[in-house]
Amino acid sequence: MSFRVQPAPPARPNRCQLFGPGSRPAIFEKMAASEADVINLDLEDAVAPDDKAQARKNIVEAVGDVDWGDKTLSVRINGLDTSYWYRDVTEVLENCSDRIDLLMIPKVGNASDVYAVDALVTAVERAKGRTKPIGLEVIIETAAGIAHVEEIAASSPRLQAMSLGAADFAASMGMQTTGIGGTQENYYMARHGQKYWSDPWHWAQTAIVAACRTHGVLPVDGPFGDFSDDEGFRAQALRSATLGMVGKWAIHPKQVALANEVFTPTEEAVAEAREILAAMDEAQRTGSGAAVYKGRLVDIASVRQAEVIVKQAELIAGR
Ligand SMILES: CC(=O)SCCNC(=O)CCNC(=O)[C@H](O)C(C)(C)COP(=O)(O)OP(=O)(O)OC[C@H]1O[C@@H](n2cnc3c(N)ncnc32)[C@H](O)[C@@H]1OP(=O)(O)O
Ligand SMILES: O=CC(=O)O
Ligand SMILES: [Mg+2]
Repeated sequence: MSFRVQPAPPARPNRCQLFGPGSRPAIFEKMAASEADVINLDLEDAVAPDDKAQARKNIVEAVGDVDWGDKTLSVRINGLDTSYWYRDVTEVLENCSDRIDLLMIPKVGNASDVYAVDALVTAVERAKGRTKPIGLEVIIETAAGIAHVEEIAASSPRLQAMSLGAADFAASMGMQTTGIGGTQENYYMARHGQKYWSDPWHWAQTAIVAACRTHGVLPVDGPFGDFSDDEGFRAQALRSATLGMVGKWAIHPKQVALANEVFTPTEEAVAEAREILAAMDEAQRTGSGAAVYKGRLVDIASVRQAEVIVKQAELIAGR
């Protein structure tokens, strides 16, 4: 094991990130009233080019005027390959209240992309005397982004979270699909006349989780486009949670409860984790490094596993 201690990610719940276009202010209050931990007001792909300027104004107003409660409030800017992004940063940060928490950078390709936004954010903060530091979150949704995922995770002390953006990721990788996340009809193994579907997002998710966990960043699963498919959403979210992701986007309000359910450890899981901790306390008291719990081995690594679940539950309970 490295002598470096794995840094803890930001201690805040991030089970669901609810998105809404900045050009649709009529839904802002509904977003604020939702059960999502994080709200993402969008200036990027959900906003048509002619609406970008008005969307910035809507967002500046709403950041200050809407009661966002204890939610983390994030604004998704446009990508660095556009002419919009610098004005997204300057107009929003020069004019909005301190209630904003994060800027989300889409289509990040390398650490320098984050550096560029960090530099601009830092300049605006100094010029305007903003005392609350703005955090950053990024979307890995290009071939370059996944190729450079670790340097991106290490890129800035402002970086809090990293999401997989399945739609743009599929496009950038040249994947033959128009589905946003979830099972892909043609991604299967065949054996004895049966099809066994596999998960084309798995490798990118694990790369993101490893990079995030190495550098103290929250790994998040992105959008699931078919919002009429609850079962598909739940299956995707369960896989993400099992791999170590902390939450998932909602692109429709009906997905919020599904994400919250999956990324909140169940009472049974928390009770079992506490029992394992108690069993190991007892084992260590009697000088043993291992014990038997419900017929299976538990040891000091089991303590670390159980602590993941207990800490998640405590974080959510303390929200
Ligand atoms: C690939 C990516 O980049 S994903 C991220 C960017 N995409 C987005 O931000 C899209 C976010 N989602 C949306 O814009 C919308 O949910 C849409 C367009 C998908 C569907 O919108 P609608 O046709 O209005 O959906 P629907 O009629 O089912 O809405 C039901 C209710 O939820 C409200 N609602 C819809 N979307 C949202 C939302 N994102 N947040 C909060 N409330 C919402 C509607 O206003 C409606 O409220 P009402 O019952 O009081 O009338
Ligand atoms: O921005 C998100 C995506 O899936 O693309
Ligand atoms: Mg995208």
